[in-house]
Amino acid sequence: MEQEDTLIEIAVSVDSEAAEAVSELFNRYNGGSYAADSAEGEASGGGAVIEATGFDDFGQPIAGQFRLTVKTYIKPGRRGAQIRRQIEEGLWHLSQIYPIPEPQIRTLRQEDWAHAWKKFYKPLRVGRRLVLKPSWEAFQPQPDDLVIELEPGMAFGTGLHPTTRLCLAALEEHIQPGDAVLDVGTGSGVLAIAAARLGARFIVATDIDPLAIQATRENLTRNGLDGLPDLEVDVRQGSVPDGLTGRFQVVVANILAEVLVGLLDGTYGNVPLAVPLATGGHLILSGILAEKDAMVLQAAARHGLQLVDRKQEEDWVALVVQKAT
Ligand SMILES: C[S@@+](CC[C@H](N)C(=O)[O-])C[C@H]1O[C@@H](n2cnc3c(N)ncnc32)[C@H](O)[C@@H]1O
Repeated sequence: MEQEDTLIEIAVSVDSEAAEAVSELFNRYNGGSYAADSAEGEASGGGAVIEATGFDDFGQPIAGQFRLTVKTYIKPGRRGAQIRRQIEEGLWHLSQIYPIPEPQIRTLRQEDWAHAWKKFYKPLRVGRRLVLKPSWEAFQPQPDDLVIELEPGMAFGTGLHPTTRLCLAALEEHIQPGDAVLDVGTGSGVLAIAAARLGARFIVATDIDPLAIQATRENLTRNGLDGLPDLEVDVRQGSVPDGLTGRFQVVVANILAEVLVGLLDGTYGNVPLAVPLATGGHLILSGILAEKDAMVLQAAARHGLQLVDRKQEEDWVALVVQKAT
């Protein structure tokens, strides 16, 4: 019988495509928030955590060594046992479609869990000037470096995932000093902080997950971005914000292809994603598996957005589209 202060970790090492399917499974059965206790006082939630390992000193994946491990953490108890069962069955079904090995299951003390993934996370250079620095690591920046200090907590956005790195590279290319930037699905706030470092002066960061909002607020403070006279950052729970038509020179959304299509068409909220984008502005769409980019591009075209760049890392694609002038 597991103790109350323990968590069950389920970990599966897979390729990028299977990682998306396994993450969806973990989020479906073990999504939500640890704060949202059930009637019996048992928390569920946590969703999926993706760890990537096997990078060289320049942050490039090393052939044969690069691996993705998708993990989820379950509280023991009656509800936890049910979640574990659903996940094990779901993994069995997925293993009929994708090459998925036997899941590694172990019991962790909660304290260990909070720190378990940290050993893989080192300072990481992305693009020309951006450096992602875990808050617990020492790092000596070069004069031109733009350092983003992060403690992602439960939120997505360490920079370990290609989809985040593709967005960071695109932000570096498209943000001009003084721009207004909208970050939909901010996770840890990594892209919003990058936008501030690159010179954006009005930033709105949204996420449907309250844990992401909390992590983003903490990371903004950690990076000294609170209360600056020449910077306004607005962190809101939600999706595409209302009342900001044509306000942003750059909009970024790193979510899955299916969600991006829903956001573009306005079926996942009241405001279609192109509405807050300024005329001539750039929309960066990431989190797209290569075989799904046509679907996202078609949705973008329906809203007057034209492709200006396509970036790819492994199986993941980011599209940069522009609102016609
Ligand atoms: C893949 S993470 C991206 C995090 C971070 N922006 C990055 O690039 O690393 C996607 C985030 O989008 C959020 N999300 C999912 N659907 C959303 C929606 N419809 N509107 C806003 N945020 C959403 C999730 O909660 C999650 O934090």
